[in-house]
Amino acid sequence: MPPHDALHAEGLTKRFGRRYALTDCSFAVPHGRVVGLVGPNGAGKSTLLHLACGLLEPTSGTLRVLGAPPAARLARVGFVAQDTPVYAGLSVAEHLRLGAKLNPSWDASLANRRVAQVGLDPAQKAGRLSGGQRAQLALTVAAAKRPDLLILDEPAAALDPLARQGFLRTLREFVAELGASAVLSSHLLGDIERVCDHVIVLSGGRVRMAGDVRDLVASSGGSLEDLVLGVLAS
Ligand SMILES: Nc1ncnc2c1ncn2[C@@H]1O[C@H](COP(=O)(O)OP(=O)(O)OP(=O)(O)O)[C@@H](O)[C@H]1O
Repeated sequence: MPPHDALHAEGLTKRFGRRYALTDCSFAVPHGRVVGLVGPNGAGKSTLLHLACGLLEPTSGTLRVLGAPPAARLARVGFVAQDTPVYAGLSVAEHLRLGAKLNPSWDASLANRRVAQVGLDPAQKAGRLSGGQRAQLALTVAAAKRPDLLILDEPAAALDPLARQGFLRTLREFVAELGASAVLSSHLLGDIERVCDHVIVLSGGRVRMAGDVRDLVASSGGSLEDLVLGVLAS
């Protein structure tokens, strides 16, 4: 297990023109955790995730991923964007073949096992999959890289409640099996409470709360949902 924090931010600020998406954010997430990133629309969640996978550069401050700048960690990070991008014209099996070609650390047996587990037809074109099936395919491709950090932007948004539960359970199993960390953004506090052991609450581009879910819940005496809603309302 890498000795570094999965994520470490100090004074992290990102500005788009005159609009601040993130302001002076500082937090640390130890490796091996499933981290929930929550906050209202426009809070800065996607911006933070895009900074973590090197798609954006900070305006000021620093963000380190597995102990290094994000650009140096691309091969060790698996990213599933909000719209779960897949290649519509390629079949499920072709996605796996492409993944194997592009990633030296590709785990074919993990990919095949997972495709069978979630009931994807290898011959089906990705453009014909449902939203939930596309999300499962995108997660499979990201996980088969055997990343040290999985970054998922609202991964369960397109899934029905039963599929969501299954998806979150397999995500936990994945993280344990890979010996990895995961960060996922979600509006669904119940999902976060079920699957995450660490939470970061953003609002207006600032960190309002961050820490271990069990500690936070124990010290507040209520549910995580009550706690987060209280923080966001204050
Ligand atoms: N490329 C961009 N150019 C200009 N402003 C941007 C850009 N990306 C994000 N923003 C602004 O930064 C702020 C944070 O956006 P971000 O997408 O990170 O929020 P979010 O928490 O992911 O929101 P949601 O829950 O709605 O997906 C918003 O005010 C948004 O308008």
